[in-house]
Amino acid sequence: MVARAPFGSRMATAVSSRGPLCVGIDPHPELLDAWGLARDANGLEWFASRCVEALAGEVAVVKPQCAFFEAYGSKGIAVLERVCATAMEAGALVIADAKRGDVGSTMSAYAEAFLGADAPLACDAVTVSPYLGFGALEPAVTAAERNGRGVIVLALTSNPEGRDLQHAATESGQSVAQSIVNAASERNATHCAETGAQLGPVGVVVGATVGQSELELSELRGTILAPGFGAQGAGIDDLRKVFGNALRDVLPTTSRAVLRAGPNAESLRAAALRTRDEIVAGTADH
Ligand SMILES: O=C(O)c1cc(=O)[nH]c(=O)n1[C@@H]1O[C@H](COP(=O)(O)O)[C@@H](O)[C@H]1O
Repeated sequence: MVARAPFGSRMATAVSSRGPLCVGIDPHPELLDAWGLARDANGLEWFASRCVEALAGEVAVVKPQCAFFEAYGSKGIAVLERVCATAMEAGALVIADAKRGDVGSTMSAYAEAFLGADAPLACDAVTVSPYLGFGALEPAVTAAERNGRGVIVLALTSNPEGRDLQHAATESGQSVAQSIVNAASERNATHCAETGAQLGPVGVVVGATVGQSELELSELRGTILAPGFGAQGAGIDDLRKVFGNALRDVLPTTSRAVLRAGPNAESLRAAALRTRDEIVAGTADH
C-alpha cells in the first residue's frame, strides 16, 4: 500500500506550487464534435488523454466528470480509470466528479471504488452528495482519511435549482447548506487536531455563481471547490463577492471555458494558465 500524505496537506502544496485552479475534464458530446472526434469510446479516450497531456503537468487539480465517461458504459469507465491514473502520475491532484451519496453500507462500496487503498477508480478525492444525511457519508470520510484522500461535499451548488433546498432552514434554524459546512468543519477540526495538518479531508462545493450569502466558511479548514467559474457566468468579481475572507481556501473550477480552446494541446494549456493567472491577480489581496 502506498503511504500518502493527508489530502489537505497535498492540496495545500499543489495550490501553492501550481496556483488555485482546477480544470474539469468534461467530454461533452458537443466538445467531441468541436474537436473533430467521434462520439464513442475512442473519441472519449483521445479527448481525455489530450486534456491530461496538456493540463496535468501544469494545473494543481483536474476533475474528470464521471457522467461523461459512464455514458460510454464499461469502455468509458475504463477510460476514466486510465485518465485518473495518468493525471496523478503527471503530478495533478484528481477529483473524480461522481457526486455519489447513499446509505452507509452502500456508501462503503462507493468509498471502496474511489477512495479505498486499492481503489480501481483511485483518485485524490471524490465529490459526494449529502442528501441522505452528512452522517451517511461517514464510510467515505473514513476511507479518505485512512488513505490520504478526500471527499468534496455538495453544500451550495452553482445551479439555480439547488437554491430552495439548500437555503431551507433546518430544525436548528440554520440553512441546510450551513449545516453541511458545519458538519464538514467539525470533521476537519478533529482531523487537524489529530494529525497537525493544516486542512482536513472534507471539502465543500460552493458555486461561484451563488452571489452574496450568509454562508459562514471561516471554520472549514478544508478545500472550497467553486464551480460556475467560466461557462456558467461567474468571474473574478464573483469569487471576491461570494467568498470574501475565505478566498484563500477556494479552488475555482472551470471546464468548458478552457476545453473550448482545444484540441491543440498548447492552446488548451495556454487557456488554463491564463485563467489561473487571472485568478491569482484578481484575488491577490485576500
Ligand atoms: O461538483 C461539481 O464540480 C459541480 C458542482 C456544482 O455545484 N456545479 C457544477 O457545475 N459542478 C460541475 O462542474 C462542472 C462545470 O462545468 P462548466 O460549467 O463547463 O465549467 C460540471 O462537471 C458540473 O457537474
